[in-house]
Amino acid sequence: MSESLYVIKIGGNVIDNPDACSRFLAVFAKLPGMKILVHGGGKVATQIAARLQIETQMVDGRRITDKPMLDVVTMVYGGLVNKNLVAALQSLGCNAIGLTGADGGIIRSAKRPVKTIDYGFVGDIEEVNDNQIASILNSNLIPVIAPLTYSNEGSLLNTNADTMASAVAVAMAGSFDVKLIYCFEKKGVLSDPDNDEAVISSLIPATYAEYKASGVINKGMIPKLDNAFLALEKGVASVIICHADDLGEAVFGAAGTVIYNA
Ligand SMILES: Nc1ncnc2c1ncn2[C@@H]1O[C@H](COP(=O)(O)OP(=O)(O)O)[C@@H](O)[C@H]1O
Ligand SMILES: CC(=O)N[C@@H](CCC(=O)OP(=O)(O)O)C(=O)O
Repeated sequence: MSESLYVIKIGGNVIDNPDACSRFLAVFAKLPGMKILVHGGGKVATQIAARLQIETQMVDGRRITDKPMLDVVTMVYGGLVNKNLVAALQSLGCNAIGLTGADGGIIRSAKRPVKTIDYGFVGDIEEVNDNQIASILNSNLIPVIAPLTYSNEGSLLNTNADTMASAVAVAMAGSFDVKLIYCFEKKGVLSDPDNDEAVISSLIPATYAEYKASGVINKGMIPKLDNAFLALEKGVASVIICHADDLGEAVFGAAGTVIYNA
């Protein structure tokens, strides 16, 4: 049997809340075995951009990334957020190494072609260097990956963090038993958006389609679930969506929403 590997994604609302982020990192640091942290930070990028008088525009949950915004997300994701997470993990005895997709050539993408919308410097992932990531893991380092990729043309590109986590999980599934866990600020996928306790314990594609059609599942949850189902289809062993505070229980399937393919 292959070795187990956790790929854990932490979203921007948790990163923006220092107490919630510290609680999450304390549990992450204690998880036994091999693990990778993929982080977002969209909320922080929007706040810093506003301070620089750069307006944020989102379409279908994706940030329109012109050159000034690319500079902001490079500084925020690759610098501020990534390095603070690494420093916090070091203080918890966790030998983390902060990486963008460009570092070690781990995640290459192509600039999204302009169709009806020009997303600017946004990258669609083309290749994940699973051998390079495995060699980092085998050096007893814990990769902390920022949502930035690189292109053959030598540019950094902004890439959605949920998609990064799914792509990394899929690439690693060739040689590891990968458990993908999306941690955010709600207790899981909810059947009633106004009731934070209404957690759907397990979700299959048919039920997802119904909830989506009725509008119960909307906004950022749609790309997150699309990425979750895609990961399962492509060989990831399990996918869970849970509250960042519940990571410790979620690894045992005792919290959050478990995603199934059928
Ligand atoms: N049915 C649902 N259950 C839970 N969250 C939902 C649901 N439908 C929409 N959402 C929204 O999806 C958001 C999570 O997506 P997103 O903002 O992309 O997360 P992240 O912070 O992980 O990047 C939640 O904050 C919530 O507002
Ligand atoms: C292209 C694109 O939209 N990239 C995202 C990357 C950050 C992210 O995904 O952060 P969260 O997980 O906190 O939402 C963005 O800039 O918002």
